Amino acid sequence: MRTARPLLPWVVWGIAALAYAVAVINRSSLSALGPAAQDHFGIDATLLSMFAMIQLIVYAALQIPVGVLLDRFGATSMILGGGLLMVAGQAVMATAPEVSLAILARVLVGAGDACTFISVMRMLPEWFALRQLATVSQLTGLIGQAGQLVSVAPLAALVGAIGWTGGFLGLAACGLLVVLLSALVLRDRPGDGTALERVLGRKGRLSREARSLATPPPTGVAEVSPPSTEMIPVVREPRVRVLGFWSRAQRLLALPGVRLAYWLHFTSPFAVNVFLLLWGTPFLTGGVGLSLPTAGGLLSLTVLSSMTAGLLLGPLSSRFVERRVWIAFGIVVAIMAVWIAVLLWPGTPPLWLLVMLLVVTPIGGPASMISFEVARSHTPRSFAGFGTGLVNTGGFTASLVVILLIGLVLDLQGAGSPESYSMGAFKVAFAVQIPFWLFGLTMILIESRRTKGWMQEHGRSLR
Ligand SMILES: NCCCC[C@H](N)C(=O)NCC(=O)O
Repeated sequence: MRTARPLLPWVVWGIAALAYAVAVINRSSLSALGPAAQDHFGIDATLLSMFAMIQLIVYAALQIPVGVLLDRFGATSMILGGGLLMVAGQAVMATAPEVSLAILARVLVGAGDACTFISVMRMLPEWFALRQLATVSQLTGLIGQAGQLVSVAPLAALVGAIGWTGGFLGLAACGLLVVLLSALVLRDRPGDGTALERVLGRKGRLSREARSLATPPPTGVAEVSPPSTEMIPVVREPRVRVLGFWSRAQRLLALPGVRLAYWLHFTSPFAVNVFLLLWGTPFLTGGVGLSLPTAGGLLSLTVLSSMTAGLLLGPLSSRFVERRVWIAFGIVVAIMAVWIAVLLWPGTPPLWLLVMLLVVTPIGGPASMISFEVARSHTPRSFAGFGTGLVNTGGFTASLVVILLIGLVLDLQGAGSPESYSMGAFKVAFAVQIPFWLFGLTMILIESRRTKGWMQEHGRSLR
């Protein structure tokens, strides 16, 4: 037998990560185009922020259904379906003559985006060895982050140069290109065909001989063919009962390790999401009093910090598997501590403290990737998509609720518009994060104790 190519897992991962980066570009495509969108559709800021909210709600609401479909149809189909939904969404956005169609466009983009990340995460353990998974997951997150950078300046420049319709059609075309690449390259697992091969009904040699990096290389010893089974009576395999949605959910939630992963994801990324998705710039400009360019410069620190942390956390969490929950726990405590220092500082916090805030808060993003490692260790394989989707709802629902609460608390103080923003009002509003951290950290403590007990009871150890 020919030696299978060890490069294929990396090629598959590269295209899957590219598909995720495109999803992030689509997700954040309006982040630098707010004024252009307002101009194009003639809408106010409230309606503009509805675009982001609707997309986030669709994303979070679809995580569990997408997870269920993922277990049924596999990662490649979901990545392709998600990619096509986003292409359709951006094409509608490019040509929509009115705002209701633009909202439909954001729903399509949110739905496509929802299909991508968890499918990529589901594919990784099929191609990589356990010890590589934490690092490859963090690298995937990092590539997604690079997508966020593309969606800011280059997309704004493209739309500036060729106009709204051309810019968004260009984005749709890039998406379509990545869908085609995915159809040619992605395979759910070694031995499976690409989407194209499945349509043609013929599997190429590369697919047939593909091997995961978890499989030891062939020893060179002549392989002996298995004994003939002709004379062995065929014993019918016991029928595997197809579980309904609620039974699957109950089975999953009965596992304390899955609940632990959920609370880790709930607690770690919301502060950075809230800051980057909506309230960071208003806080830095309307609260601290910085100019827009200075606020932008400070915000770019968040990308740098998150990327560095991602590079460090991957190897660290796979080296210290037993301690990975505590690494994430410590990061959340550090984020909460810096925020409390900012909130308690009399008046406007000094620059050094703001820099600390913008360096420490984004580490919650890579820390949240640890929750997917924890989920992987505790979720039965046939539930892996469901489990990943469930865990991924944690951070996004917390982010949504905190974004809304901050707006509400600002409004209640009569400081809900740029003219009335003040540092005092922002401090009170951002304090709504504290109960979320405290609740999440408490749940992590409870579920990690239960997980430990469960593992002892079942004689399991972490892999
Ligand atoms: N390097 C930061 C990665 C953050 C990952 C984030 N918490 C997450 O869960 N992302 C899901 C997604 O769809 O982007």
